[in-house]
Amino acid sequence: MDLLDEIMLLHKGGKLETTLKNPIRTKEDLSKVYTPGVAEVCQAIAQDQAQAYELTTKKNTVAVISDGTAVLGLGDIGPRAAMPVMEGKAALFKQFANVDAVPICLDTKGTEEIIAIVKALAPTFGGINLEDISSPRCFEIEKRLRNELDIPVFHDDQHGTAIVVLAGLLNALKVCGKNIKDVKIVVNGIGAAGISVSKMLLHAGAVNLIGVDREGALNRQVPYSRTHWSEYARMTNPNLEAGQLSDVIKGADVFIGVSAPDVLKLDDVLNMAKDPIVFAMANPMPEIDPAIAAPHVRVMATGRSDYPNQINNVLCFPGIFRGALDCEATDINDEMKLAAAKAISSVIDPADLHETYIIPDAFDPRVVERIRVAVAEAAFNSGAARKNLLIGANS
Ligand SMILES: NC(=O)C1=CN([C@@H]2O[C@H](COP(=O)(O)OP(=O)(O)OC[C@H]3O[C@@H](n4cnc5c(N)ncnc54)[C@H](O)[C@@H]3O)[C@@H](O)[C@H]2O)C=CC1
Ligand SMILES: CC(=O)C(=O)O
Ligand SMILES: [Mg+2]
Repeated sequence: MDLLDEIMLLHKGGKLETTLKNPIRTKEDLSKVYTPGVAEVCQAIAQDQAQAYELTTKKNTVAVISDGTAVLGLGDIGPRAAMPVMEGKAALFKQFANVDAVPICLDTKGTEEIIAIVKALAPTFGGINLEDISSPRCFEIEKRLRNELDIPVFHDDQHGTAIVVLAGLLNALKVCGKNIKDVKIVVNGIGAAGISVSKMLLHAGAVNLIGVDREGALNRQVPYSRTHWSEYARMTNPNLEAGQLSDVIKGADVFIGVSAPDVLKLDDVLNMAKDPIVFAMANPMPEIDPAIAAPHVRVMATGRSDYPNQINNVLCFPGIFRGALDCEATDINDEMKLAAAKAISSVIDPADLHETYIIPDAFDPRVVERIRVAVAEAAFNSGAARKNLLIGANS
């Protein structure tokens, strides 16, 4: 069987199923889990809504919601075609963090309709993981849902990606003996991931950061019809560099690609500063083939599992939701995101840091546990936790 056949077979009938915690074998069992017994449980929740966390799957369940408009780097392939990715995210939630996740693909691209649907679904869930919703609609959708719901709403492509990039970059810079304040960083693809990654790096001390999209480097002297680009240009490119990727990449210490396949050329890499760092993160095909770039860079990373240094939000979303669910968080705020980034980079002992080991493996069990504890603590300290995980008491 070749690899493609194997992959198709793994997806036959989907990747998930529902299992029962307790078997239903007798009439007596039936009368307890279903009517009439269940009515008592419903009444308890009706009288005290917080009991939903104790008596339903809400406590441990996240919705993975997409409209299929920015699926990996495949673009707007629609809700049915997006489903294998959302099932995959749900499988990873369960595998790595024992979070039960329900994949939901919506047949609408309407911002207001998506907001209304997610709000209506929210009572079932302890958190909402938005996935592969294209920019700029994803910004408004997430902002409104965060404001209007009392459970965490997290757009994975924005924040999960940014958290893992920051974790990986801090370690890669250590390997190269460089400081985030001094380096020139080029981010290619100023969409959901690119904007969030840039904001997080600026927050962590980056200064000379330049964003590039299809039309070239974003520059505050250019009027953009897309307001998110105008806002972005105001925060970045302090030296007002202009031109295409091949122009602004000159002398850059760091390239971060969250855009499209094969847009970074070997000549671009050769024009970067000494000891360059390249994170080519477009999925499934990166901005440059690692086989081409790796011999010429100090640190090479991709979003894929089949190369060293996998910079992928899979390192973040299971742990961040594990922590958020365990403390019954109302939000995933900036403090929790920064705590998650630091927790990921801390998994690697500085003595073990190496060009091909700047980020822990997704299978490293320390990743989820460190994120969980750090995030729950940050949630408690910033007022976003209903429970203090460390002492198990209500806040
Ligand atoms: N490794 C990881 O963990 C993650 C990787 N990604 C990858 O990043 C890419 C973008 O994802 P999103 O930000 O969610 O999508 P998005 O649709 O919100 O943004 C993509 C941006 O890239 C720009 N772009 C497309 N082709 C370009 C080119 N040739 N040159 C410069 N810019 C170009 C688009 O104009 C858009 O602004 C995808 O390939 C996705 O797989 C996204 C999230 C996580
Ligand atoms: C990894 C991921 O979420 C993406 O490529 O969209
Ligand atoms: Mg995604």
